[in-house]
Amino acid sequence: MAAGGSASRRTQEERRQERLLREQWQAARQEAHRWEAADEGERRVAAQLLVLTERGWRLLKDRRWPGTRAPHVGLLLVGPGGVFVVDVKNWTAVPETSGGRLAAGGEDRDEQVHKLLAMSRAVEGAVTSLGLSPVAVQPLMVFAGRRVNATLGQARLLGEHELGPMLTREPRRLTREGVRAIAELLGRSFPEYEPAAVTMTEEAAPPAASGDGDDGLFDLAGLRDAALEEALRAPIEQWMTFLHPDQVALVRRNWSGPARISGPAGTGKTVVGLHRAVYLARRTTGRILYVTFAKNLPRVQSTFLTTMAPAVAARVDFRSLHQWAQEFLRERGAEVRLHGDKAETAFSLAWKHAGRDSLLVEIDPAPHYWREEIDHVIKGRGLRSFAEYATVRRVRRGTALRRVHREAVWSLYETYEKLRIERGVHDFNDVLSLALTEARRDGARESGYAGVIVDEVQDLSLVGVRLLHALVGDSSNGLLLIGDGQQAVYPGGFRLSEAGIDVRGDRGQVLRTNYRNAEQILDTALAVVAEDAFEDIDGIRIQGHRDVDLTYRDGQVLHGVHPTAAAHDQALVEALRALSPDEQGDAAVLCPSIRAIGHYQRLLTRADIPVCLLEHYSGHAVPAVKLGTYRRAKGLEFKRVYLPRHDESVAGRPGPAETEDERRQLARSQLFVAMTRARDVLWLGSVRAG
Ligand SMILES: Nc1ncnc2c1ncn2[C@@H]1O[C@H](COP(=O)(O)OP(=O)(O)OP(=O)(O)O)[C@@H](O)[C@H]1O
Repeated sequence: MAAGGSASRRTQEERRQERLLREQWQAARQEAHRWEAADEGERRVAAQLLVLTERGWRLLKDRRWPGTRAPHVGLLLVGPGGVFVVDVKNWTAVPETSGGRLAAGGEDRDEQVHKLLAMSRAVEGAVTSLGLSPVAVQPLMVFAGRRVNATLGQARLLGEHELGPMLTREPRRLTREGVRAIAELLGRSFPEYEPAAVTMTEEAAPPAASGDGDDGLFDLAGLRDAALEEALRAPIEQWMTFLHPDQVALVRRNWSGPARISGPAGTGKTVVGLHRAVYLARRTTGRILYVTFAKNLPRVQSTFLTTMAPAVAARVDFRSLHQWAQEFLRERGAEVRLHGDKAETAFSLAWKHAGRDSLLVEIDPAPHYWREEIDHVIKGRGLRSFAEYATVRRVRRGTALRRVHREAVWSLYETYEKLRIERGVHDFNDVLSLALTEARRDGARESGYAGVIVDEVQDLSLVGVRLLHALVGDSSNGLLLIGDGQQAVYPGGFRLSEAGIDVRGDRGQVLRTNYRNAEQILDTALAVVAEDAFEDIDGIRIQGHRDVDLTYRDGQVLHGVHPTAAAHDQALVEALRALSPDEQGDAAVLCPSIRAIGHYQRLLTRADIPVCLLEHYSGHAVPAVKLGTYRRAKGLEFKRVYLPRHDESVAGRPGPAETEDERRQLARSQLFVAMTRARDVLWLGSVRAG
C-alpha cells in the first residue's frame, strides 16, 4: 500500500514538474527570441539558461571584461550549483577533443578554450573577496544543436541537450542569498558590454515553440528527473565552496617549485589541499596524486573531493603511500614480495642472534624499540653504511646512543637483512626504496603526474618523501607538502633539506586559524603537549603550547574518573546510548592500541550500539559510532570524541628502559591528535589508580 502510494505521488510530482518546465521553456523561448545579437541555435541555448533563472539561477548577459582588449564574453550564470562562465558556440562542424585540444572540421579551435579560461580566471579573481573557492567557478562551452559531454582541462563542454540536466545536477553549493550576493558582485565587476547590445527585435511574435515539437535538443525528461533529484539532495558542506580569502590565495598560488603548508591542528590544511587538487586538475590535463601515510584517509578524502568537484574527481588519485608504491612497481614489472609476517619472523630471529644478548638491552630490553630504530632511522632514511648511521641525527629519537650502541644496532640490522633476504621477502621500507630506484630511473617527466600533494607529510619517512619528490622534481606547482610536526604519530623524522627539497621564502606558508575545535577542547589538548617542543620538517623548533586563533564555537570537555574499569566502561556505554542515531553517526570512540579496539568493539556490540570501524569508514554518513586507534583517526574529525582510559598510554610504565621519556612524548602526541579530532564534545574517561 505504502509503496504504491509513494509511486503514485512520484508520478504526480513528475507530471507537475513537467508542466511547470514546459511553461517555463515556452516563456523562455519567447524571451530569447527577442535577443537580437543571437542566431536561432544561440537563442535555444539562452532559453535553456532562462529556464534555470526561474529555478533560482541568475543570468548576466553580454558582459565586458574591464581593463582588457578581449572581446565581450557572453554569459555569466550564477546559481545553486556555483558560477559558470558560459560561451555558446553554434558551429556547423562537429566539435572534437583530441590530444587535449579542441578542434572542429579538421581545424584547431583551441584558442577559443584559452579565451574562455582567461575570462574564467578573471571571474575567479573577482569572487575571491567573498571567499569563493575556484572550485565553484567553472568555464563552460555550450554547443548549440549538439550532444556533447566532455571536459578539456578546466573547461566543460556540453551540448544543448545536456545543458539543463547537467547544471541542475551540480552539487548544491550556494544559497539564494549567496547567489544574489555573487551575482551582484559579478554585475559590478563585469559591466554590460553596451546597453544596446542585447536589444529586442521589432518582431515580438512568439517563436515556433508553442508545443508543436520544435524544441530542438531541449531535454524535458532529463531536466524533470534532475529537478526531482535536486529537491531530495542536501546542500554540500560550506567549506567545499567558501574558504577564508587567505586560504583561497593558497589554492590559486603559483609556486615556482615545491611548496609546503603547515599549521596547527584544525587550521584547514587538508581543506586547502583538496581545493588545490581540484584547482590543479582543472589547470592541467595530467593526473594529480594525493597521498597520505594512513590507509583509510585516502578513501575519505576521495569521497569529499568527489562531492566537491565530480567533473574532475576521476583525475585525482587518492592513495596511501605504500599502496601507490606497490601499484607503481607492479606497473613497471618490478618484482615486489611484500610479506609483513615473514619479515617480522626474520626480525625475531635476528633479535635472538644479535639483539637479546647485546648491549642494547641496557637501554631497552624490548625488541620493539630496536625494530623501530631499523624501520624509522636506518631503512626509513635510506642509510647504506655504518659510517652514515654512526653520525646521523636521530630526529624524534630522544634517547642518546653511544657509538658502541650504534654498532650493536648496525649488527642487528645486518643480521635482519641477511635473514630477510634469505627468506626472499620485502618489508614496507623495501617497497619504498625499490619504488624510489624506479622513479629515479624514469625521471620526473615520465611519471605522468602534473602535481603531487602529500597530506600529513610528517608521518612519512625520508625515503617516502624523496620518492614523491622524484615524481615531479622541482617543477612549478609540482609538489605540495601539507602537515604539522606536532601531530607526528610515528617515531623518527627528517628535515626537508635532507630530501633535497627547498621551501624557503614564499614556498613555506603557515595557517593559524583553527576552524574545528571548541576553545575548551583545544586548551585541553594543548595542555597535554605544552612542554613538548618539537622540530618541524623545515628544521625549525616550535614550542608545544602554540598560539592559535580560534573561530568562536561553544563546546564541552567531560572528564569522568571512575572507581573501577567496569564502572568506566558502563559510563561510556551510557553516554553513547543517550545519543540519537544521528548523533551516534557523528561520534567516535578512539583508543591508543589495537588490543583496546577489540575490547570496545565487544563492549559496544553487546550493548547494541552500532559500530563502524575506522578502517571501513569512507566519509559517507553511517548511523554507527566510529571506532579506531588514535593513529587511524589522523586527519578526520567528529562532533563527539570519546577517549576511554585516555590517561593510561601517557602515564609512565614500570621498568628501567631509558627510552621511556621518548615513548611517553610520542604517546602524548598521539593523544593530542586524538583530542583534536573533537569539534564539540570531548569525553575523557579515567579509572582511579590504586
Ligand atoms: N575557511 C573555513 N571556514 C570554515 N570552516 C573551515 C574553513 N577551513 C576549514 N574549515 C573547517 O575546519 C576543519 C578542519 O579542517 P582541516 O581538516 O582541513 O584541518 P587540518 O589543518 O588539516 O587539521 P589536522 O591537521 O588537525 O588534521 C574542517 O571541519 C573544515 O570544515
